[in-house]
Amino acid sequence: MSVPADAPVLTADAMRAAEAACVAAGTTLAELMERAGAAVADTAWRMAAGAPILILCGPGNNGGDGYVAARRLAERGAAVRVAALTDPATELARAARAAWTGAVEAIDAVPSGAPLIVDALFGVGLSRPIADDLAAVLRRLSGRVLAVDVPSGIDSDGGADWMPPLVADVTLALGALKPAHVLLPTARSCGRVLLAPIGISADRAMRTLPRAPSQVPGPAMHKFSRGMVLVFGGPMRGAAGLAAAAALRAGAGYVVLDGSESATLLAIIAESDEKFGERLGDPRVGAVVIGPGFPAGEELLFAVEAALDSGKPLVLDAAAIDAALPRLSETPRKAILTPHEGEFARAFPGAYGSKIDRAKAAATRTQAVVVYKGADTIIAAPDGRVAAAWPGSPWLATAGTGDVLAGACGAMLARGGDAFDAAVAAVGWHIARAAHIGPGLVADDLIRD
Ligand SMILES: NC(=O)C1=CN([C@@H]2O[C@H](COP(=O)(O)OP(=O)(O)OC[C@H]3O[C@@H](n4cnc5c(N)ncnc54)[C@H](OP(=O)(O)O)[C@@H]3O)[C@@H](O)[C@H]2O)[C@H](O)CC1
Ligand SMILES: [K+]
Repeated sequence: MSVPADAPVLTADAMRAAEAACVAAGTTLAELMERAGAAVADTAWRMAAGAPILILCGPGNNGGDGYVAARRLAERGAAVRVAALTDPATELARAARAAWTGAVEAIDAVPSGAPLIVDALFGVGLSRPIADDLAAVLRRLSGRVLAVDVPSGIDSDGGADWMPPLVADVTLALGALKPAHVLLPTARSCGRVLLAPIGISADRAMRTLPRAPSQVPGPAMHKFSRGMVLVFGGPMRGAAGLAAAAALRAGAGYVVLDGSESATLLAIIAESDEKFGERLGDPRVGAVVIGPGFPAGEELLFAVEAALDSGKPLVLDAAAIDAALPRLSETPRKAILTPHEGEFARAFPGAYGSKIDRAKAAATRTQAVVVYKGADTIIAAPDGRVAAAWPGSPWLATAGTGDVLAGACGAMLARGGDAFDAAVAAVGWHIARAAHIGPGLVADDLIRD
């Protein structure tokens, strides 16, 4: 399972708006469908490698893409069969089907599948789960599957958890990725997601993570200008120690761990917490990390209140998120919240819609960047920017990796610059490091060289 880096992600409505803008700029819908069909044909040609291809066409323009692909594949000499659910319901699809000169079989008469099945049944226009009888027919088919735009049967906006009867080996996203490609549970059914640019402009869209940038310090950098991070450690020393070490490993030049007598790395300055308030006033501190290893209680509330009063850029994790919530949006500040599923549900009860919708709502409410963690981590900024981190790294599903991410967010935030960019860089660093370590990863490995 994979998605292209730094690719646009559009909802169905945004897709239609982008399509309309493209048409207004002079490209016809027929041309868009021809480009889409050509991209499907090219991908199918490569996947089939000369073996027979079965194309399943639905009633809408997703089906239209399928008819265009069938015609182009036949023109190249591929062995193509087409099966349709019903007659085309759109003018574009009717024209595409009319241009296909081969036979069109009834889908429920298709016996067993083909080496390559092109799923052009439904795309972003699916309005309800696929009917059981059709689902049963599809489940009987065997062969590798290329899904056109999305695997048929899923809600492309990622709001409903309808699952597709045909799990795709490859999904060819047309014009932009869709939320369902980067959100669970549907992302697991998309296989390798490829993007077919068809002339749709998606500049203001949500995006998938960019490739992790290299962090080579500039020649004039010194330990403080690389960023000084203050980690306020709670009673659970290990978690705060992981966060402090991660801040160093992720590029901070100077890390102070308050509230601990010792630290995981000698380069970390371990201090007792008597002077936490004083250290918050140190102008060199570029970011404060609170939450790792810090259960709810008076001491945490005191630390969070002091940190909020200081106006310093903040990374808040776990119970520190709840402690800060009442005051977060009162004054604009750079802040990154890093809740996992349970912490998000506790902090933002009643949030609804897709994970992207909920992350955006939380960012708006708190006026902070929200890193809504999971295998399908979503990063949302108060100004509407969104980054999707799917598929992340499966090795991160282990204790302590959240503490490491909080520390990495501190490092990126302490460098100065935009809080959303800092969170994106931290999540990218975290995933790249985990992918490099791989099987057997424990959180301590993420902070070892
Ligand atoms: N956006 C672009 O730039 C381009 C998109 N292309 C392709 O077009 C599809 C979207 O096409 P659209 O016609 O809007 O929708 P679909 O093809 O997904 O299908 C909608 C039709 O299916 C019917 N429907 C919906 N749900 C079901 C269901 N569960 N069972 C049966 N039928 C269903 C629906 O009718 P209803 O009125 O019953 O809802 C429609 O008839 C996009 O995904 C791309 O593949 C262009 O080709 C290229 C540019
Ligand atoms: K499809």
